[in-house]
Amino acid sequence: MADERIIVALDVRTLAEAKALVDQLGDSIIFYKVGMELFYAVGPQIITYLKSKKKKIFLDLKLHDIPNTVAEGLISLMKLGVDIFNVHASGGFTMLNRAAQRVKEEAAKMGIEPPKLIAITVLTSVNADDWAKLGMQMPLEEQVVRLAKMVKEAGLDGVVASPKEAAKIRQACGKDFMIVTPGVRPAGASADDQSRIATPAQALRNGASQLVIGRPIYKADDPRAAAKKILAEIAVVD
Ligand SMILES: O=C(O)c1cc(=O)[nH]c(=O)n1[C@@H]1O[C@H](COP(=O)(O)O)[C@@H](O)[C@H]1O
Repeated sequence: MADERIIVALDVRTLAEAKALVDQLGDSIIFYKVGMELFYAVGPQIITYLKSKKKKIFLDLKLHDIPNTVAEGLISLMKLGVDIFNVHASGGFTMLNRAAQRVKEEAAKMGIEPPKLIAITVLTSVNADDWAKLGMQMPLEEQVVRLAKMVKEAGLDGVVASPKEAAKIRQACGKDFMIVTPGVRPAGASADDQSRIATPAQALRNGASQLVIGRPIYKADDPRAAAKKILAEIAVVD
């Protein structure tokens, strides 16, 4: 059984490259994230393709708009048949709450399980300097936890945060709350544009439920070997 705690980011721009990566990774990976780069280029056909391969899908389009636009946008995306999708928590409680309610309502009408709706707290690329320039008074970690609690209260299933904040979120939001962490780097790997990072094993030990990993796998000389190494690293973590 493939380990569903690893979600591979399909951050490529063509269907051909996406298919090649999925083929290369084979049965070792079941969960894929489709983000802006790929979805804006190829559209829903990537979702149809992944479903034909029996893969699970996190559609990462990070919706951020007024409540009605986000809620109705999510309904359009839900009809594609995805497992997880996301919005920005900074859109506010009213937007989050309306989104969560509409998704559940529409899923009940469609007779399906609602996809998991999660919200980005503070992007994993944001560093101390970015944070100061945004004029934020509260320490970044405290703000992430505060947003996570608001997301839970609004009725969503979980958050996207960095592995650095996962332990405090887990403590504040309980064991069933999803904590999806990008910003994951195997020891010695380049951080690229990520700021708040941890290794795969550390992220899980901190309380992450799922890890999103892109470049350390798809940019590796041998993506399958890179994925297997990460899977072996986390196999010993409950
Ligand atoms: O929502 C996301 O998935 C996301 C949120 C966040 O705070 N940071 C973040 O890196 N991501 C996504 O996670 C992936 C990380 O990719 P790598 O840095 O290549 O492992 C990218 O596709 C990002 O768009």
